[in-house]
Amino acid sequence: MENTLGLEIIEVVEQAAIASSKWMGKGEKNIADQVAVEAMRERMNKIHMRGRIVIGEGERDEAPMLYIGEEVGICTRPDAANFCNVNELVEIDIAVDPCEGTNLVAYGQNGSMAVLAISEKGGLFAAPDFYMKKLAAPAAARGHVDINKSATENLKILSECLNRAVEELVVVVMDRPRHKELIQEIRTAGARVRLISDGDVSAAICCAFSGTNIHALMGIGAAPEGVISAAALRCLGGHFQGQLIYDPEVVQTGLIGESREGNLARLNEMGITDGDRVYNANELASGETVLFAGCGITPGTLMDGVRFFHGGARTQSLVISSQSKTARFVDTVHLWDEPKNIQLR
Ligand SMILES: O=C(COP(=O)(O)O)[C@@H](O)[C@H](O)[C@H](O)[C@H](O)COP(=O)(O)O
Ligand SMILES: [Mn+2]
Ligand SMILES: [Mn+2]
Repeated sequence: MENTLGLEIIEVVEQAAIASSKWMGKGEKNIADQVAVEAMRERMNKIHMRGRIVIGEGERDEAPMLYIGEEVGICTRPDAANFCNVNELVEIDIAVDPCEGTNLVAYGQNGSMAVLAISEKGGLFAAPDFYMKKLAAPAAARGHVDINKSATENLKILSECLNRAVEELVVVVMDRPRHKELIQEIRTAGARVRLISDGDVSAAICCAFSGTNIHALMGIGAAPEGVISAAALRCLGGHFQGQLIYDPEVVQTGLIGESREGNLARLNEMGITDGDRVYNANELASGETVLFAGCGITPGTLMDGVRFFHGGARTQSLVISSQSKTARFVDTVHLWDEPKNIQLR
């Protein structure tokens, strides 16, 4: 599956990030999102691949582009066999979040990225537009920490696995009323909390890299982002577990329907009969080959944001592949008009 695809998807996330970053700090989250979607779609449709969006723009808002089920890539055309080779004709599933952290972009804050994950057909969990309780941690703690355990227990396990005191651990939690008790518990256990307003994909991936000073992600975020995070962590060998949250009272937002029962019924219709199941990274991104790509829109811990200069821009991306077993940090200079000056770094 990989070969040239790994290289081309860098451009997909780069184009989305560049488009979105033009709206950085303008207070227009919907436009920052929409231009990223359009740019991502346009670049994807130039690739010799036969893709299907399995995680895309929300089901609820019926966004016109990159919707779930949309076919992308040149090889989805009816006459594709005339110009696509056997490898390119293999069906692949794609999960996208063209602007992960729309608020971060709109308000000029750190941590937004254009992201996607690819696998062969059926290789990514088609997460419903629900919430997900998440636990991400470094590879050394994989299989030792457990989402069913309390935060206090997991911090103790993390401290043993990472050979550092609980006080030396930093846990990222989304700053939401639903996490009030979780935050208190982490602090009482002795660890430090980094609260983020948005962008839990970046936080999850940071757990897999030492030097980020992020040792765990705990709490509830969106389910589609959970699958994209799992794809990256699976390739990196980190720990990721996710459990769908369908009870509106738990998330304390009205965004997932009226009732717990109604949501369970909706899950059932989608073929998810056990709403409480805990999925690990290998189950959320179960394909033989998994690719992840992300490009910074605003600056973040993993990557810099898009920087414009006269006649061009510079981007930083991360492409992770289970096939080549690589995590590539790609620094790209985009040359449009005749730039007056290209900085080395
Ligand atoms: O920050 C996020 C928002 O993503 P996007 O809509 O693409 O800009 C994600 O990282 C979070 O995972 C998630 O969407 C968030 O937790 C949703 O929860 P809430 O804001 O409390 O409804
Ligand atoms: Mn998102
Ligand atoms: Mn988004």
